[in-house]
Amino acid sequence: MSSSPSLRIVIATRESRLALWQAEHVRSLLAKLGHQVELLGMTTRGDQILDRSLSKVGGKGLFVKELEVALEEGRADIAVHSLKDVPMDLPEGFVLACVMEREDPRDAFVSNRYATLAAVPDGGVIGTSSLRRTVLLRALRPDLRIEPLRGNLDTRLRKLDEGQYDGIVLAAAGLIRLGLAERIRAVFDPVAMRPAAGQGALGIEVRADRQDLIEALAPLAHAPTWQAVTAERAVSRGMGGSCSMPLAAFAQWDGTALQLDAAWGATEGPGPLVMATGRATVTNVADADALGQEVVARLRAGGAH
Ligand SMILES: NCc1[nH]cc(CCC(=O)O)c1CC(=O)O
Repeated sequence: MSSSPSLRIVIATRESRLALWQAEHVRSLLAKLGHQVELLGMTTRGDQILDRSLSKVGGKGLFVKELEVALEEGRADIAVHSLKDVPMDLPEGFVLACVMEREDPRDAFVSNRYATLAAVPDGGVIGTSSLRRTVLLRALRPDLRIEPLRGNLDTRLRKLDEGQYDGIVLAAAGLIRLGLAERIRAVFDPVAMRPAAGQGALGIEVRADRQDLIEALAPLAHAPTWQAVTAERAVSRGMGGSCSMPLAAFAQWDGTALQLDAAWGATEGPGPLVMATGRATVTNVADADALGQEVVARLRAGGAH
């Protein structure tokens, strides 16, 4: 049981099935700690324009802005985010109170026709709208056609089932959380198909002046995940990462050592794909951040900009 007093906590959440699952997950953990928790569902700009490529309409911040306004105005107390969708620098007055234990961080191959990406024949059609996935898939299989695929998880699966694609690539974490793990035909090796920074992890955002909430959320934090995603996010920050830059960063533990594998691709057209790796003993978030910066230097030395 928590040593902090019992609080009444309102969680601001997007209303996609995945966002609601994540908010409900946090609600149930906080309820077990003795808090009284409610959800406040909201539609964000990002949700309203899900049919267009996010990289063309303003990027990650679109999913978090409305939630921050609700925190600012006191209509809600905390916001639960897929860390992957959270900008590197939060607006003045907001902090990440905690990062929770991560779900499977890998990308998944989903198909009604083939068991793996390798089994898709020459000229096959793969759906994804992520620039990172597009660039990495092209490197793995230059013969395939990569076609746009937008929408929330259910929409993307429906488009696959309508037969327009031989396979699609999604985050394993989202499928697992929604009870759709059986749709996964194969998970990618995360060093070949490097995930996005923060993929699979949840972060909880609060107003910086809410020390009461920061203390209440401390038991939900998972230090190994927090350090790993700090290294990954240092790569995004160092490269000035946005949705319009194909960028991957994936950190995994090997005992007390953290290995960080990153990839950068040119935004405009077929360009070079730069890969870089670093490894260091990490015991705190400052060590993790330093590892991320070292990998940024290696990406730049390899031609990333
Ligand atoms: N970009 C949308 C998004 N944000 C978080 C997830 C999945 C869950 C996660 O990574 O935590 C997804 C779907 C996907 O990339 O397939």
